[in-house]
This record gives sequence, structure tokens and C-alpha cells, in this order.
Amino acid sequence: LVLAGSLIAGGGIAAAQSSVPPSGSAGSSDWTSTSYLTDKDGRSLILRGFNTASSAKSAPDGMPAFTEADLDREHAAMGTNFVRFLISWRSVEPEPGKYDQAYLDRVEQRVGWYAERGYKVMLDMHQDVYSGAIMADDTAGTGAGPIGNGAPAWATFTDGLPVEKQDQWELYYIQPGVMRAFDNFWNTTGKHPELVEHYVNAWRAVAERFAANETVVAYDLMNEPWGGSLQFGAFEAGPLTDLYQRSTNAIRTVDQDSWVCVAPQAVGVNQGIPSALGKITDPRAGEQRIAYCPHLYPLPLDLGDGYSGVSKTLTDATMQTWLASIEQVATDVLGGAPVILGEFGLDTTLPGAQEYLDRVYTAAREMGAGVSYWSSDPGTWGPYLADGTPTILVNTMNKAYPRAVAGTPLSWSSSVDRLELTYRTDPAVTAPTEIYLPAAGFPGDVAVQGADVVGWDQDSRLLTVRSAADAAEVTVTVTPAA
Ligand SMILES: CN(C)c1ccc(C(=O)NC[C@H]2N[C@H](CO)[C@@H](O)[C@@H]2O)cc1
Repeated sequence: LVLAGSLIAGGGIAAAQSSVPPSGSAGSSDWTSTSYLTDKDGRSLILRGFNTASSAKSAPDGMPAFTEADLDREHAAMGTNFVRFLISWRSVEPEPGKYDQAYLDRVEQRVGWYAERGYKVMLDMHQDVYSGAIMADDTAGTGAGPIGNGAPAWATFTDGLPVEKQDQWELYYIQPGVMRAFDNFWNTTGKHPELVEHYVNAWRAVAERFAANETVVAYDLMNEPWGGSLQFGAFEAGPLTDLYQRSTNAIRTVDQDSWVCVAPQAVGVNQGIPSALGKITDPRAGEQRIAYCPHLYPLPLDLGDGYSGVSKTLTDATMQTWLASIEQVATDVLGGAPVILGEFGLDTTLPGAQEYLDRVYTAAREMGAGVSYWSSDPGTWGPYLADGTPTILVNTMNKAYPRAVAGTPLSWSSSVDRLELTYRTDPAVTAPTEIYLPAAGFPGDVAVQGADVVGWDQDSRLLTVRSAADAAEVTVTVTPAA
């Protein structure tokens, strides 16, 4: 908090405040993305799911402690259709230039679990504090150490600078050895131009494996980037944009169709400061498939008051600047990119937690963004405690929503027993529109206005509808049958 606060104070909060839109309801935004990730049938995807999972960060095999039974529980309880699945550079490339196909087999097996249940997967090349090798007690030099995660040990150059134990994990980021590891990775030191090249080629190896796998729809190029000695514009518009462009180019040599997701630097931008990320150009033929995948972590929420009192007021102010920042990057910098909120979350036992969750999901719905909540790991942040007790997250997420739309969604809303969706049709899309309806509000047959019912599967909870062929814009309303 101290670090993020000081960086924000020095990093342009004034700039953020100057970009605050006219006052409206807390953090409201009238901007809606008009571009979406699409499935193989061309349907616009509205993605709802989790990050799975933090437990993968230091696991020797690189896999999350998340079983197929856990996925069945999530799917049955919440009707999710998306996962931001954590992978790691240390696991992909355990030795320079050698890619671990057995690890990619394990990832592909998990992707198969999601495929069998109709999910889409975004692979997240995760890092926190650079690598598990930032401290001497790294586990057998694999990079699966106790503090950081991400880069392999062979790509971790602290140059012998100290990394002292910290009570708060975030403060490891400014330890001299960690700052140097990042400065070497970004070649700010001028001593390691090879590291970014290895990272880019590791992405090519991953994309080569999943290029033909229609369940993997996106690659999230780097989790919560940190520039070391470089911050904000010097970092984001410089080496970060360069890494994203080089990774995109490398991925496109083997995979023409998956989306490439880019994220801003974490500190400051997670808290609503405008990002200085540069343009990334997709060399593929046809539409650009670059998506924007920011995170949201308002500082005041961590102050202990939760979403209440002054903390709520400050959080709402953060939401306003954050929404303005997302719109600016997605629209002006990335040319109308689809948005996925790659991470947001909080301790669900905090005061006001339900209102905050509802507030963020409303903002995501209004802006047409996908959402992967942080995270599915057991505990008070997640959907279940370690003993399996559900938190408020389960009911919060188990809501009616359109999952795949045969055109461009223009607006949608849902309550316990009603869903309304308006979309611009696309005659080229012949697959039906797919809608998830929880049993609580839709226990039996349903009544549909504005479209014809193609199917209603009460086991999977999926309703499929098709609009009249000549309709340019359609409003579909679903309620329980009388
Ligand atoms: C100082 N730096 C660079 C920093 C500080 C704090 C976070 C953070 O809390 N991030 C929010 C969540 N995201 C990660 C996983 O991506 C989780 O471990 C954090 O709770 C990030 C970076």
C-alpha cells in the first residue's frame, strides 16, 4: 500500500484526476465496447469466470490444485464459461531453448476439462515479483520458490544484490535484487538482450501447441508487468509495448486466430491511473485481434474498511478514473479492442463486499467486458472456503447472462427471473444465441419474446434462441413460463 501509494502520488494521480468524467453514479460509464472475442461460429462471447489458480504459482508441476471435480462444482453452482488459466515461463522453458512438452501436455489436459464443459480459456503467463528464484532458497533452481513466481532460475539475474525478507510480499518488488532482475529482463542494464527474446519464443512454443485448439481463445502476455527502474510512460510505452509487439509477431507465426491480450503496468493503473501503453499492431489478415486485459484493485479497499464509509467514496472515485483509463486505452490506443477484466477481487467478508462485487459486475456488463475474478483458490477471497463452505461469491456469480451472441451485443440486463438482451444481428452468424439461466429463477419452462427457441437444456441450464432472419436489431426477453 505504501509503495503503490507513493508511486501513485509521484506517478500522475493528478493526471488521473484531470481525466475524471463528469460526476455520475459511482463509477458509472456510458462507454460500451462494440468489439468482442468471438467463437469459431462468429458469435460474440460474454465471458464470466475465475483465475485458476494461485496455487499453480509454486507447484513443482506448475499445475493448480484444482481438480476436474472442482470444475464440475464451479460449473454447476455458477454457470461460468471462462477461465484465466495460470501458466508460467519457468514451466514452459525450464532450460534455455528447451520447451517442456510434458508440462504443455498437463496444460492441454486441463484445457480439455474446460472444453468438455463448454468453456473458453485464456492462458495467462503469470508472474509475481519476477521469479521464485529471487531468493537463495529457490526450490532446486526451478524457479518454483516460496516468494515470487514466473521466470525460470536461469533467467533470473539479481547480480548478487540483496533480497531481504519482507512482511508484505508486495515490498519484495523494490528489493535491490528484484529491481535488478527486472532491469536485466527488460535489458535496462544493457546486459541481457536475450531474456525478452527467450520470453517471446516461449510464447511461440505455447501458441504452437494451442493454435488449433478452439477452446483456447486468448493469450494474456504478461501478468501485472513491473518495469523495475522504469515506470509508467518510460516503461509502458517503451519496453513493455515492445515486448507485446514482439510476442504478438511471434505468436502470429504459428497461430492466426487466438486473441492476444495486453495489460498495463500493475502499480498505479490497477488503482485507476491512466496507462501509457503504446499501440500494438496485429499482423494477421483481417480484423485486429488484440484485447485489453486490465486489473482492478482500488487502494482504499485494502485499508480495512472494505466498501463502506470513506473507503467506499474513495473506491468509487478510483472506479471513475479506472473506467476512463480503460476506455482511453481500448478505444484510442488499441483501436476499439475488446476488454477482459483479467483480475479483480476482495476479501468477501469485508464490509460492503456484496455491493462492491455487484458494482464491478454491473460496470463490466455495461462496458461489455469479460471478467475473470481473482481467484478460484479456497479462502475468503474465493467462491469457497477450504472446507467447501460457499462465500457470497457463488450467489453473486450465479446470474442469468448471455454467453454467446449471434451478432454484436448492444445491452443486456438480468434479474432473478428475467433476462433482456438487445443485439445487432449478423446474417453471417448462423449459430444460435446462447443464454445461461440459473435454476433458482427459471425452474421450469421459459417464455421467450423477440426470438424463436432453438433449445432449452435444463441440465446445462443453456437456452438457445434464433432471431427472425430479416431482423437487424433484436431484443430478446426471457422469463419463466406462466
Ligand atoms: C509493487 N507491485 C508491482 C505490485 C503490488 C501489488 C500488486 C497486487 O496487489 N496485485 C493484485 C493481485 N494480483 C496478483 C496476481 O496477479 C495477486 O497476487 C494480487 O493479490 C501487484 C503488483
